[in-house]
Amino acid sequence: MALVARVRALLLPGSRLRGATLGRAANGGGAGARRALSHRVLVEADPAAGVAVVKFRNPPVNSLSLEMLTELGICLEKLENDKTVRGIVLTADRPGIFSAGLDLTEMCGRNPAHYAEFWKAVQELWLRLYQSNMALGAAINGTCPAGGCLLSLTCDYRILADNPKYTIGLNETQLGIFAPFWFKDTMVNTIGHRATERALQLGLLFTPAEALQVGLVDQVVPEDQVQSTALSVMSQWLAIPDHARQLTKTMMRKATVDQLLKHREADIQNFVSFISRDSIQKVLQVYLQKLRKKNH
Ligand SMILES: CC/C=C\C/C=C\C/C=C\C=C\CC(=O)SCCNC(=O)CCNC(=O)[C@H](O)C(C)(C)COP(=O)(O)OP(=O)(O)OC[C@H]1O[C@@H](n2cnc3c(N)ncnc32)[C@H](O)[C@@H]1OP(=O)(O)O
Repeated sequence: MALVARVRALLLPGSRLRGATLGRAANGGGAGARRALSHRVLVEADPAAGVAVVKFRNPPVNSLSLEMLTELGICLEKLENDKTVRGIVLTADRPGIFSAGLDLTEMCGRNPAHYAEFWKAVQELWLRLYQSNMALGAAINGTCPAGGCLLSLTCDYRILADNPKYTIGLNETQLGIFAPFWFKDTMVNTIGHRATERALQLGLLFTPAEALQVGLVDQVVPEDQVQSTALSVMSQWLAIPDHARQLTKTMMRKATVDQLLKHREADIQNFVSFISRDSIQKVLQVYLQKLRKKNH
């Protein structure tokens, strides 16, 4: 079975994500709040507020594996088709790690067809998020490197927990790889050209105070207030008539989106040929081994 079909089938019975009615939330959420589960993503929807909180739960580090990318994409697609939802907050189900970024095991020791499939899924999730008609907020309740940072940058605003361990940035060069043009463009659109150039060349991971200063996040708040702040900021975004906000968002992002749409196939081929190089495979394997050694 194709991965997308398999993941669709995994979505739990009774979930609104399968088209059925969601159960009432067992705890938390306002009156009428609904909860839906898939394996790697938990959705808590509050129709009265028009908001869904999408929680990553892909242990141990919420890495963006092919299955996680696919599942997240399907959840977002369902929410976009749900007329009761106008805004989405992305967060980690458990505080500590928002997302460790792209799953390195998807980029190591596989074949070119796998790399192409994986990169296509990364592109698709970015396109879905960056072009979303929803208001999107990131409640960043954990460390947020590379692909995790990219996810948050696709949102309309970012709230980061005030914990010096929770660094955020596109650190690809520190691994010996580099951020492709559309990662770079997404960051430029948030913090500007010069700050992006410095951040990308040095592979910087910013502390909360630094991230706030450079404009990578909009607010830094105590750890236990990240989600509530993200929800309260969401109400400001949802106070604007949807059509006006959406047209403005499209206008701001269209040129960036069009660049990837125009070069999508070439971008996949570039990724496959870069990641397949022996030297790059070696670098990634050493990086992964270092991460693993820590624990053994
Ligand atoms: C067209 C374009 C052409 C060319 C462009 C070229 C290249 C661009 C391509 C790729 C872009 C990639 C972007 C990315 O996202 S790369 C991923 C970058 N991520 C990181 O650097 C983070 C790495 N992880 C960490 O720093 C830490 O794990 C942590 C701070 C997130 C959490 O620390 P902990 O101490 O809590 O946990 P660990 O013990 O370190 O990890 C537990 C477990 O998880 C494994 N793991 C960690 N991160 C990843 C990951 N990203 N992918 C896969 N697996 C990961 C780690 O190895 C441990 O495994 P074991 O349990 O020991 O087996």
